[in-house]
Amino acid sequence: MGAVEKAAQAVAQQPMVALLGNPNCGKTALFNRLTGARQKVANYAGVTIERKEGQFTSAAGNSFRLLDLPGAYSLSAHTPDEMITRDVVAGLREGERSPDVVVCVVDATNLRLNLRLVLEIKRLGLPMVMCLNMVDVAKKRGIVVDAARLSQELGMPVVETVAVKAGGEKALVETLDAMWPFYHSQANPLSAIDAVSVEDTQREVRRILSIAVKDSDDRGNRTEKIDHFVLHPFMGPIILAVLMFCVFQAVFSWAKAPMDLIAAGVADLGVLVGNHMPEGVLRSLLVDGVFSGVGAVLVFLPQILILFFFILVLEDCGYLPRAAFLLDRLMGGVGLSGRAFIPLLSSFACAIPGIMAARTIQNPRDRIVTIMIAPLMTCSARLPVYALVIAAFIPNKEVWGAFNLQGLVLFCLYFAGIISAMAVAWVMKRSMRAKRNQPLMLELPAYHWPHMRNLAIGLYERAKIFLTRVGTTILTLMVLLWALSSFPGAPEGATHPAIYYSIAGMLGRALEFIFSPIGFNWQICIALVPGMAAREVAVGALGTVYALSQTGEELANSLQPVIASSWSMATALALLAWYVFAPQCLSTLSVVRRETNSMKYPLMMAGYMFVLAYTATFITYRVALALGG
Ligand SMILES: Nc1nc2c(ncn2[C@@H]2O[C@H](COP(=O)(O)OP(=O)(O)OP(=O)(O)O)[C@@H](O)[C@H]2O)c(=O)[nH]1
Ligand SMILES: [Mg+2]
Repeated sequence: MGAVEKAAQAVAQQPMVALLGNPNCGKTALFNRLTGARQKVANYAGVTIERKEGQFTSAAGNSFRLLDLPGAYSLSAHTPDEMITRDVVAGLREGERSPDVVVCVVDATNLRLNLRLVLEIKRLGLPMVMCLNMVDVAKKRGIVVDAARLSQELGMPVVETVAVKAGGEKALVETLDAMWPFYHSQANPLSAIDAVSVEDTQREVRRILSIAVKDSDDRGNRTEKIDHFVLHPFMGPIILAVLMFCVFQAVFSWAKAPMDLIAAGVADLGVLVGNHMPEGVLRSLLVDGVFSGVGAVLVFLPQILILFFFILVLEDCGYLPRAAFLLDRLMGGVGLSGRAFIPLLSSFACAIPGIMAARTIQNPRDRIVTIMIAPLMTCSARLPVYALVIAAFIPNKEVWGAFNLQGLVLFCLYFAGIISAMAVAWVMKRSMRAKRNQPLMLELPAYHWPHMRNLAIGLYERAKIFLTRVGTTILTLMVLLWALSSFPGAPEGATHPAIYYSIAGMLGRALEFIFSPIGFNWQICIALVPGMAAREVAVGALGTVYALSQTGEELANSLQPVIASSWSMATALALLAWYVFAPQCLSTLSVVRRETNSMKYPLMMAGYMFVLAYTATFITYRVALALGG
């Protein structure tokens, strides 16, 4: 047996601990604390949608496998993510036994709701520990839980934890050590759970609460006070709009300095390399391909991080489900369920997690519609394209005294995406002749200050994803594009720059045929092709294409002035309109295929988005031309 196989076998023999509980009770926070993982933690229900596995070793030297699962209100699952949880604990997953011990995590401030699941899981007959998580919050609110009494009544160890504090997991680990070694027992069949009626379970919950919990609860007094404003029918939407607006303003005004710094750094490096290398193919590859191309994308890191800083803060403090609540009427009007809000919001990062998060939607039609419109939400890969064109064409000036015009245009582009998504949803729902939606049932979590650690993890992950993309996909594509744009060289007596005669140039000129009616020149057409693998590559590609199109030494390392002087305003606006819809992200289409298990939906998606993009761009271009752009 090889060393790798031996290690794998050793892991397989470790006892398996599963974290189970209602949504938003802190399972993932606990998982991260125990295993050192960096899974997403946020203050709303339905963050975790997949089974995640990790490992940890206790102070006593015992090793465990740890499972993080999607939150569930009950084991009679209603949504695809709850089904994962149910199947894992009941040992119904192929090739996987039921866990050796179930750690049932409960939110100590909300035992009334949480205990029901504990009692349900108990009937599975597996060894169990109950984790009273968030005891820090409970204590502050004057909720006194008698853990010893609870343990007596439930017939299982009960420990207190604070998943967001270092050392807050200690009691749990000690208890698991005390239970060592584990002997595997098979879970009772799920029918054992249904044998007891919901009413009986509720009665038992009330009985236990009356014995073990003293609740001088001014429950969420602060939360109620804040919600008085935030959920106010008139003030609420205004607060939401102002918040969103400020975010986009900040994306432009705060990012300027760090962006200039990165741009200058990349430019200096390019010049340095250029000056120290002999004229030739390798120099062109580095200067025109790598520095102009990759550098053009890299400068957008600060803007992406600023945008996500705000999203993460809103996520962690508990505002997001409120926004879903405020928008439920609007979304209901077009036939979307309020549940679609979180998946759609995730799509601002990237449509892929958004499409996967649609698993939390119960109604299959609602789920499909949500998946189909998710790519219309502006993903972060589009931000570089928007930012580049805006910076080159929209003057950086104040309007109406306070607003920055560039931020305003960016806000409008995001808004255009949202509005068209709503329109498409409306059309799709009509054509499906679906019934009216069920009302939104959403738990509104208590507000709390964002945890620095969650923010740091979130930003770190974002930066890592972006930099990895720059270093792998984007770099590879840039080198490939550089090669296609450099060979074959210019013929004798050429009147255009060499790229015009290259393979990429020929391709661009062929595509120009389709795209010139909507204002795209052949350089833009070249950039659209690698943009299908990763949208932001379009920016890098323009960087390389224009670097190779330049003649002489004025070779600008910064793309922005070049496009500002060579495109018309109409072309710039047309490109922005194109990217609002941009049907061109292959990985999104392949995820849609996987999630819907059919080719029909990805094909439909590509088709409707292309038509929409072409039409919108055509109109934008023609109108802009007519107005003298
Ligand atoms: N104050 C306090 N906050 C906590 C504690 N545990 C978790 N949180 C916060 O509670 C929120 C929810 O945490 P998650 O770990 O995402 O919850 P989850 O159970 O994984 O949620 P789902 O994946 O949606 O089922 C986050 O904002 C955490 O920072 C705790 O012990 N004390
Ligand atoms: Mg989770």
